Amino acid sequence: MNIYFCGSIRAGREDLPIYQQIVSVLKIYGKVLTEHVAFPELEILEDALTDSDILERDLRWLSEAHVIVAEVTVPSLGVGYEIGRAVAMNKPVLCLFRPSCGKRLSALIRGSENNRSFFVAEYEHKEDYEQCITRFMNYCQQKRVV
Ligand SMILES: O=c1[nH]c(=O)n([C@H]2C[C@H](O)[C@@H](COP(=O)(O)O)O2)cc1CO
Repeated sequence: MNIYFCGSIRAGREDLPIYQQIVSVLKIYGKVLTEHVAFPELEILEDALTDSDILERDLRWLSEAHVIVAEVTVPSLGVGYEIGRAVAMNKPVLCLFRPSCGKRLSALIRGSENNRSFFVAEYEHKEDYEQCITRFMNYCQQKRVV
């Protein structure tokens, strides 16, 4: 299974340790195409690419992905864009949100929930998102998305 993970980069890296943990959980289920999102030294790697190279590469990976998992607590234009493109490609999306951050999740993300192809899960602890990811992956396998 190809998994596209989204997390904030230019919008702020404060959740990087959580992205690292989520990616290690996702790797149990398949290949994470965007593992770089959880690399601490990411900016150095991506500096070798132009912004249009990054967009072209990421859209290629998005089209190769079977499922999308996005950590949406840090509001990021890039993550929102990726989610919108994934929906337009009819890919299943799981958004993970930490309510204790004190902000409200965008209505455009929360409002997309349909319990069929777009899921929003709230979490506080690692066990919470582990469970959500397991449920999402099992669901996608049952629906033969992958
Ligand atoms: O260098 C990059 N590499 C890259 O893959 N992205 C993609 C993956 C992330 O899920 C998302 C982050 O967007 P933003 O940088 O606007 O927070 O965009 C974004 C950037 C920088 O915008």
